[in-house]
Amino acid sequence: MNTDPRPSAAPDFSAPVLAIDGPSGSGKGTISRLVAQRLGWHYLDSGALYRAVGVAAGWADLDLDDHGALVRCTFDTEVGFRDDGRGELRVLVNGTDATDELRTETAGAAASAIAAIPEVRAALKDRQRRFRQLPGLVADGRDMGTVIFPDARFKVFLTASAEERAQRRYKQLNDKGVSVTLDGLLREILARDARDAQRAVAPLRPAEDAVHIDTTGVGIEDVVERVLEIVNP
Ligand SMILES: Nc1ncnc2c1ncn2[C@@H]1O[C@H](COP(=O)(O)OP(=O)(O)OP(=O)(O)O)[C@@H](O)[C@H]1O
Ligand SMILES: Nc1ccn([C@H]2C[C@H](O)[C@@H](COP(=O)(O)O)O2)c(=O)n1
Repeated sequence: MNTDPRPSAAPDFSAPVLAIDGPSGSGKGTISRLVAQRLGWHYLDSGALYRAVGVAAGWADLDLDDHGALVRCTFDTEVGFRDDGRGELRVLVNGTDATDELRTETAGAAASAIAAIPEVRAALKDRQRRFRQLPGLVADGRDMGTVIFPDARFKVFLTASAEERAQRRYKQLNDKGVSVTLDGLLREILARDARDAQRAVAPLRPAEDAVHIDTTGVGIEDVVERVLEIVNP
């Protein structure tokens, strides 16, 4: 998987973009990584950038209400992506591998809160756009098709029922030995959906020209095939 394409380079506007947006647990990350591997394209996990700022803010003991400090933290936080060789993405925050900490629900909730600050979103815009390099980019997030890559050649909006998304997360965390309740996860997912969809700047919503795929009850490989069919009909 191509993860960090010359992060300081300017975007290559000739590179095609596949934007995959959707709510938490809809499978964006899983499907995007597999599709990027199959196409040999670069991959941007935009949520990891917001999560990295959240984690760095936690390390610095910043208050989530102190917007000025969070904006400074966004500019100061270096995020690196590495393929672990088995198709999984490792994320380095200021040089430290923070992948496991990034995937916690606490980091997700912090990211969601920080992502509502317009100056934080503005600070991360160019960083995301620089991932656009040949031969192409698969970008997953909430506003890939609407704000970051509005001219993306392909746009997909993935959904699944909140109950199924909670079940998926429950299984994922249980497999890692993390103790959680299904009810608690469902509540967290609904709260995050509401915050991401109701914020004033770049809210979670499908682009008008996005293809909607409801993945409830659809297996991963079938979703991958449906997405690949959009890119190579
Ligand atoms: N179609 C599917 N069927 C069953 N399980 C799936 C499907 N898609 C993804 N999953 C599983 O659901 C879990 C969550 O998927 P993933 O992390 O890709 O979602 P996400 O939309 O990127 O979530 P987040 O926005 O919180 O990062 C993973 O364990 C993944 O293997
Ligand atoms: N393009 C994006 C990506 C992510 N966010 C925010 C909102 C999410 O709740 C949080 C974590 O993202 P995830 O890793 O779960 O995809 O980050 C956003 O606002 N815009």
